[in-house]
Amino acid sequence: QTAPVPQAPLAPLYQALGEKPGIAALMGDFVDRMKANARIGKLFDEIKPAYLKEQLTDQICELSGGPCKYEGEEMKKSHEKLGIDKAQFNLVVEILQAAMDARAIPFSTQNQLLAKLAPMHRDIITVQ
Ligand code: HEM
Repeated sequence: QTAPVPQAPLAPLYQALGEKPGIAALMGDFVDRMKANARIGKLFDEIKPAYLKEQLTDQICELSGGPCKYEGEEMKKSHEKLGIDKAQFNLVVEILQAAMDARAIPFSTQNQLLAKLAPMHRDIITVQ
């Protein structure tokens, strides 16, 4: 008789987001919504949606305490040529909120994720 192998507890935020499958579904919808948006959609014409969805899934999985490792480009490098301003950043936050609402993710969970993303604005917004 072998003893059960102890498992490290999963992070609450990662679990609340539905773990890797929930995050992948959320990021899939999020990218589709950004591409479909009249104000920012064109910016995404050059990047393969499947690649972006995969990078975002790994990034949010890792950021929320899940067992993933983000291996995409640094935020500064991947956004600096896009000339993103504060209004565009806020619009992306609103689109993410709408995607989370659509999946009935509780507000407390939404706020925890947004709080982790907020500091990234320093690397993403390059136009005042
Ligand atoms: C906290 C907010 C954001 C996060 C976490 C984020 C995350 C990412 C990630 C992980 C990538 C892929 C990097 C790679 O190529 O490996 C990416 C690319 C991209 N992001 Fe963001 N992003 C954010 C905000 C924004 C905003 C506000 C915009 C525009 C309004 C934007 C537009 C883009 C575009 C167009 C690309 C593809 C660039 C290319 O063609 O290579 N992002 N982002």
